[in-house]
Amino acid sequence: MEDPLPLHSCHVQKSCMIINRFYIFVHGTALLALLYYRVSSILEIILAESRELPYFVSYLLVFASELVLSFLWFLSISYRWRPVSRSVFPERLPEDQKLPAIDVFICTADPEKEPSVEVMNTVISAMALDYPLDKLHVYLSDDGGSPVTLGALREAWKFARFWLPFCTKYGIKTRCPEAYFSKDDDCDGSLSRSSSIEFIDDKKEIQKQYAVFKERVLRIQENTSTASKDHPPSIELIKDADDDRANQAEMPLLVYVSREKRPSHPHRFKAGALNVLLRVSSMLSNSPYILILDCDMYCNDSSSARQAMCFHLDKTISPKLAYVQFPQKFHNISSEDIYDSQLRLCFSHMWYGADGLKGPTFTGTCFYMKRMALYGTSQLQKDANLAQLQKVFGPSNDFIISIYQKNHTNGREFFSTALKEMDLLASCSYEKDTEWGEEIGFRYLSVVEDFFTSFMLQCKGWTSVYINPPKPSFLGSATTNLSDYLVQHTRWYTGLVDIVLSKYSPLIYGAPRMSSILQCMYISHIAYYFLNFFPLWCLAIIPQLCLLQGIPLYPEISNPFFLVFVFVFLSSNLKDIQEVLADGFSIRPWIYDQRMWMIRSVGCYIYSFLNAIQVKIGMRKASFKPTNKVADEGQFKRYLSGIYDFQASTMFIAPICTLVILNVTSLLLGAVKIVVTGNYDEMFIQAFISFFIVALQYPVIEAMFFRKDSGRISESSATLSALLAAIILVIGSLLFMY
Ligand SMILES: O=c1ccn([C@@H]2O[C@H](COP(=O)(O)OP(=O)(O)O[C@H]3O[C@H](CO)[C@@H](O)[C@H](O)[C@H]3O)[C@@H](O)[C@H]2O)c(=O)[nH]1
Ligand SMILES: [Mn+2]
Repeated sequence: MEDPLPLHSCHVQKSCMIINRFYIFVHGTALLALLYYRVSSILEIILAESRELPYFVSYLLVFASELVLSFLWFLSISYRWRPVSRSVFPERLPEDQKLPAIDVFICTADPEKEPSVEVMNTVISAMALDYPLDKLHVYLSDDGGSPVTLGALREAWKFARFWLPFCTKYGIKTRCPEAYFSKDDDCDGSLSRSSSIEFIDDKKEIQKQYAVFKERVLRIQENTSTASKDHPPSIELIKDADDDRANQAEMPLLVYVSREKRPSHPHRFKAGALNVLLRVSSMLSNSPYILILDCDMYCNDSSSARQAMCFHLDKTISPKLAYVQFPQKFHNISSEDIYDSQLRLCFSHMWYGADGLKGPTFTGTCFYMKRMALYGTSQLQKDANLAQLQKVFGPSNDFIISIYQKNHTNGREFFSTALKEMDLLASCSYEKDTEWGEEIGFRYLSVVEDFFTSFMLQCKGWTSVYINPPKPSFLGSATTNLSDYLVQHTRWYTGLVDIVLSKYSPLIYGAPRMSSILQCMYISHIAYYFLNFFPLWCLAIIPQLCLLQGIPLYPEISNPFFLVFVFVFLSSNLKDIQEVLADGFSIRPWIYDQRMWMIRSVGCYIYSFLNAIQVKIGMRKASFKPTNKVADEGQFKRYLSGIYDFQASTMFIAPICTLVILNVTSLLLGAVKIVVTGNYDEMFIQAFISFFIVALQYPVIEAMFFRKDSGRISESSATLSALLAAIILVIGSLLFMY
């Protein structure tokens, strides 16, 4: 028999790969020369009789900074080595009856930070995925146990009863109602033109229904109490009041799940919620594949499920394939994107690179997961007896049976009989003394459950793929103000440092278990990225203090090694610039990224490190405060017009302000000193570092001294930072005098 046509194809990004490898070779050689220069100079200093301690320590700190940066650069080789991109051919999939069922898991936690209208848009867009309706099941996890969310979900169901047929009738592509109506484009929908009069009438009608739906949800939100941390489990099948079975077959299953929460029990944040959904859904639909979505990530292209199946149904790769990751894209990104809210490097470079290895990590949302991958395989040995299985999976026999049952059940009919079991599965004591969160399900060790769980899966030999179709499959809301952005990044990196400080530190735990060393380097590059805080703090203080003292730390212009330093600086920045240009941007995103990298490194990364240490010694508990999804109007306006908004807590603003003030001072005084002494040959690089920092962070200077609007840096933060900078300068100078 002829081989069936392939469902997908994979192309190596050839030109990109050649440029990358050439760069790796050249930049790597230059780095070796630089390190050689440092090591030999250090030996010279040690051998010299008249070495001074402060000078020697400064030299060592600068060298250590260069080592850390080189180490991180070395790890980044992994995702530059073999970038690939993929295409799919969903038209070659088997007919609908042969497609496997899909469960969609959507998590929400707090209706105040996550407005219900937005969450329901995500739910409706998932119900409207282009997939056989009897094979699509949507579960909404409400961690707040809020009547607002439940009430809104009932309204969403009522609206979806009209919305789904409308989408199918006219072949609508954008099936998130809010996105569809705000586009105001009548061309969406393959059938919208041919029957235009009828279409216009129907569209008007459905738009009216949508307005009614929105108003009702807003009213519920106004009148009811919100999130609680102490409530019993509550699981509800959403259906029509008159329970008209015939009609309901035209709708996907929709289930509301609010797991039990008690202040005395750890609830493990999103990972805990997802594990409850895994168990509850196993009683109703037990689909072999699961789409996981954050509450703000609506389905923008209804064909993503079929696209994902092109990989999961490919017999050559599917036995080892754990998930298909789509990029996280956002509907609220401005053309400038000054905070790099879209995580450009991640989704337009790193994930392609990881896909060319053993696959990217999943990012918590927008991925189609194989259920069995989360149940582990070693736990399911054929000879395991019930007692052993209960130790792993918990006391529910029905759940254990579901693991071995491949076909999914008809959830609607089973609902009332399964309700008691589901309450047990959603109770907060269910996981006690089991392997949930350790060996099976989403792992609990870290608040970046996505990164850690996928790392664990990869250590067990699972692979993944990344697909980035031209039309964004999912769209969410990105953080568009500095405050939310910094809080979010601090949470992510705290989670990553937790992993680095545990026995699962990727270089130690991953290296012997992962099948490719490059894959382990890719994981490590993400996990150890927080180390940037060290070189960025050192290089923003030490060369500057030495500049003021007239102590050179870098080769003089006439020294051949001067060129090595210049080359390393230029080549790493030119590579970044080449990447932004290749992505079709101007050079500005490069400047924004550098700026944010510095701000994050001296703020978020060091706090993450300190937080994680506090967690480790028991001084603090892990926390996951959901990101705010309601934008402040003024802040969002400033973001749209490319103006930084520094209304963030002093804790986050002070580090960068302190360093900027320090660099302005050292640049001015240093320049005077160079002019007076004429010693520019030896001091050039140090003066340049100060200049570079000041130029790059000019918006910070502007916001401290020249701006009057509410996005400026508050006087108190600026004063505190000036004081800190003065302290560093005075103490630094005193140390050198000793
Ligand atoms: O106790 C919790 C906390 C959060 N969530 C949900 O988790 C999702 C992600 O939370 P969000 O506040 O949006 O965090 P982000 O930092 O934006 O999320 C990114 O980072 C997380 C890991 O830190 C991943 O889980 C997410 O998928 C990824 O989008 C949201 O739907 C929340 O409702 C819960 O269900 N329970
Ligand atoms: Mn989010």
